[in-house]
Parts: sequence; structure tokens; C-alpha cells
Amino acid sequence: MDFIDMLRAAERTNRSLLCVGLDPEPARFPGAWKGDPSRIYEFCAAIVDATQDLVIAFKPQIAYFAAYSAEAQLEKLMAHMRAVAPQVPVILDAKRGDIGSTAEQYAKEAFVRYGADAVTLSPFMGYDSVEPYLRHPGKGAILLCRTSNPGGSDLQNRRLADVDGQPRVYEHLASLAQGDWNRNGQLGLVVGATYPEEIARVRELAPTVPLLIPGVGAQGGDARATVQAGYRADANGITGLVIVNSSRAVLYASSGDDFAAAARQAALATRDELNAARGA
Ligand SMILES: O=c1ccn([C@@H]2O[C@H](COP(=O)(O)O)[C@@H](O)[C@H]2O)c(=O)[nH]1
Repeated sequence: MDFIDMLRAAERTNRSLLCVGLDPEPARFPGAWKGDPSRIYEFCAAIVDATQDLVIAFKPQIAYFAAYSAEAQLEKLMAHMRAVAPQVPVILDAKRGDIGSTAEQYAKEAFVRYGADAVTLSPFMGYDSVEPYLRHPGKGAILLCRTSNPGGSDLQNRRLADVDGQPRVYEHLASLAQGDWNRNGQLGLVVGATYPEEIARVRELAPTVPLLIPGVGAQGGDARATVQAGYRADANGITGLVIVNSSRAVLYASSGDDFAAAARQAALATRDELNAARGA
């Protein structure tokens, strides 16, 4: 099944727009695991087991594994997610971006080594840096568009003087992802929950592209405003999906031995809040 079909199936089966982000920080692990990078797999697997029926996707952030030379634990975690939650797509948050020949290797890393269903990319180097990912049939490529951090404005909100209508950079990217760049319907966009007006603008320019929206929870984004700005459905079903990510607020809901149960409660509350905002 391809990435978009998996998203739709997980959304239906789990009645969810929530993506749980897997950003394991050993310093925040519970009890005897605290500070121990060899527990990264066990910690993340416990979170996956506790939330797999509540999510539209999982999003491991590769930096949290690479920083501890824990790539083998990430491989094991990918296999675990496939085994316990085959219905849930996995988005590898890697934010890669490089010339085509190097991008080919990064695409193999994401889709072959780790078996991810989609990967996040920086589109800064242009279409030829994105195209190698699109050669993997059915896999998703999710482009940074209007990121959740304040510094996102430094470049993404600048206007492009030589493009008709002088759109902002993020607006131009949204148009490209809806149109010329999206040759096989594999593209998605990252838009921060911290900027709901920009989510609405992206949705206007890219009505059918799935939006990965980090920034609720620890970054303070408003779940209700996020869904209202980005989610679209009509009588025939969902026309514009949102994948709303929360990482730290779920992972570290408790620092005690009840961390997995607490993560489940946090995920459940966020899922229900997102559903209430779309009237589901
Ligand atoms: O614009 C962006 C793009 C990616 N991220 C990533 O999402 C999670 C957010 O974690 P929280 O703990 O829920 O704040 C993290 O992996 C970021 O690298 C983002 O925050 N904003």
C-alpha cells in the first residue's frame, strides 16, 4: 500500500489525525533507564505499543538516534513498528536536502535501510534534490514549507520578486507541491501548528496535499486552530489530510515507571481534541 493510502487507512481505523513523534532523549528516560542510550529502542517500543491504536502515523526523528550512534536501535524500532502496527505509516524525520547523486543515497537510507513510508526533506536545493526520492514508487516526500520555529520567517516569509504575484517563499513552495513538482502525488508539506494563518494559506494553495503539522504540545500550537486551518473534508470523504505531530508532550507525560500509560493518556486526549475540532 502506498503512503497516502496508508495514511487514509490509519486515519479511518484509528479515527485519528495524531502523529506521535519519537524523539528519544536518554536524559528524560524514566527510573533506572535515565541517561542510558542503550534503552532507546525499549523506550520507543513501549511508546509505540501504548499508542499504536491512537495514531495516523509515527515520526521518528533520526537525529535523536544518530546522536547516540543508535542507528541499529532505529532499524530495530522500524521493524517493531511494522510488526505491531502494520497499518500505521512511518515518517522518517530526516530533513535531508542535497544534490541528486547524494539524494539517491539518502533516499535509499530512508526507504530501503529503514523501510520508512515517507521522509521529510528540505526543498532549499530545488526540484533535482527532491526528484530521487520520487523514484521510489508509493513513498512520500514531505517538504519543509512554513516551519514551526520563529526563525522560519527569516527566509520562508520573504517575497519572490521574480515570480508572478510576488508570493512568499512558503506560498510558492505550496503551489509547486500542489502542481509542477508533484508528478506522482507523492508530496506532502510541513507547516507549523504555531502559525495557523499560514496553515490556512498553504491549504488554500495546496488543497489536496497532506500536511504534516508539528508544534502542538511542547511548542504550544493550538490543536483546534490547526485542524480548522488545515483539515478539509466534503461529503465524499477527506480531501485535505492533516498529520498533527506531538513528540515531547506524549513521550515525557510522566517521568516515572508509568511513562507508557501516561503517554497513552496524553495521546488519547490530543487525538480527541483534534477529532472534536473536525466534528468527528
Ligand atoms: O517545522 C518543524 C519541522 C519539524 N519539527 C519536528 O517535529 C518534532 C516536534 O517535537 P515536539 O516535542 O512536539 O515539539 C521534532 O522532532 C522536530 O524536529 C518541528 O518541530 N517543526
